Amino acid sequence: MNDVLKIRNLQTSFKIQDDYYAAVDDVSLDVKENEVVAIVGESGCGKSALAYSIMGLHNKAKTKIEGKIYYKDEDIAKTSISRLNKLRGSDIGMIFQDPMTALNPLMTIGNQIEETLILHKKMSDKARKDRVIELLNDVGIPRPEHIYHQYPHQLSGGMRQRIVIAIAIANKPSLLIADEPTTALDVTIQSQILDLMKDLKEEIHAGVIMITHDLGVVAEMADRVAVMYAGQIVELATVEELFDNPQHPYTRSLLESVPSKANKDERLHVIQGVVPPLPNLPRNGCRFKSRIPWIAENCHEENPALHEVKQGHFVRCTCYKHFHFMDEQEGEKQHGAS
Ligand SMILES: Nc1ncnc2c1ncn2[C@@H]1O[C@H](COP(=O)(O)OP(=O)(O)OP(=O)(O)O)[C@@H](O)[C@H]1O
Repeated sequence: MNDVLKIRNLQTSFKIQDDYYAAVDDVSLDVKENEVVAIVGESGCGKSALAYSIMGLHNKAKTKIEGKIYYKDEDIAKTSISRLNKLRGSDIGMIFQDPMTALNPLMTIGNQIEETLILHKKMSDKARKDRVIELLNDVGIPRPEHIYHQYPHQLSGGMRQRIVIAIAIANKPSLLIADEPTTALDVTIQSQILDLMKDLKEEIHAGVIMITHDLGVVAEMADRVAVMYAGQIVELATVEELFDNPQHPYTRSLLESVPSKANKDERLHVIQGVVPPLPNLPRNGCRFKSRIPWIAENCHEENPALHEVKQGHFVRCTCYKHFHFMDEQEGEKQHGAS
């Protein structure tokens, strides 16, 4: 499978007062066609900043982007707005969290989908309308001829998200970026939307970046997972490997803080604290260090790098080798790594 996206040493910094602070720092990541790569992490880790950087949606006057973002073989990190406008909506599709803000409240559903087709493809009016009806069918909208003439506020949240997906896939993109696509929906609708996205991905063979803080969504959708903390990828592995053999203390904390049938009688290991605000992020040493103060200083690397601990499984900082939860005896519950 070919890479549709190759990110190399990406750093995205925002101007706050007179200084720039990196919200995405030294991120390198590949996405192949027909592959779903999930990006997970708590609020403020830099997931959306990463997605917006790929799509070139940041306010250029207040954002500095360094590093490379190759869409196929073209570096789009610093390309022109007109080129990005051409790519977005045709080669690169986007699905945002809140369908109400992603849709234009003043335009009918039919016109909104047609607009994407008009911008990127030459078609007769009849062929365009036929394609819109086909897309509405593809995303499971009942009575598409009727919905074609309706406005977003006349539809439920789940139906609106289907419309957003129809717009994102209208031109059969090679790369789909979905930022919390089901967070605003209730649980039954969530799983319908995830099923729909899986089916559509199979159909158009797109590479997908799925941003989520929901590990259930990751388990259901992802082929590989990148765990982000404080702007950096701290662990990267296939979804099976990440769930079966998590290594980084942050990944282990994320997994241990999710209640499951297996651990229902156990106390959950919740690591205290939050991701610090951008200007206060630690820039030297292990960024997670302050949240695991019981791990000795000399267990952390001075300049933490990503280490390949197993083929395709990368972990940042050597502290993973020494980590245990605060209420565990050291060595009692060590995970695989030595
Ligand atoms: N335009 C901006 N200007 C200044 N700081 C920003 C800007 N956008 C994001 N940030 C900051 O960058 C950091 C990363 O934010 P980001 O929205 O990427 O996190 P996230 O992981 O997507 O969180 P969430 O899950 O809440 O969306 C946060 O500290 C946030 O406050």
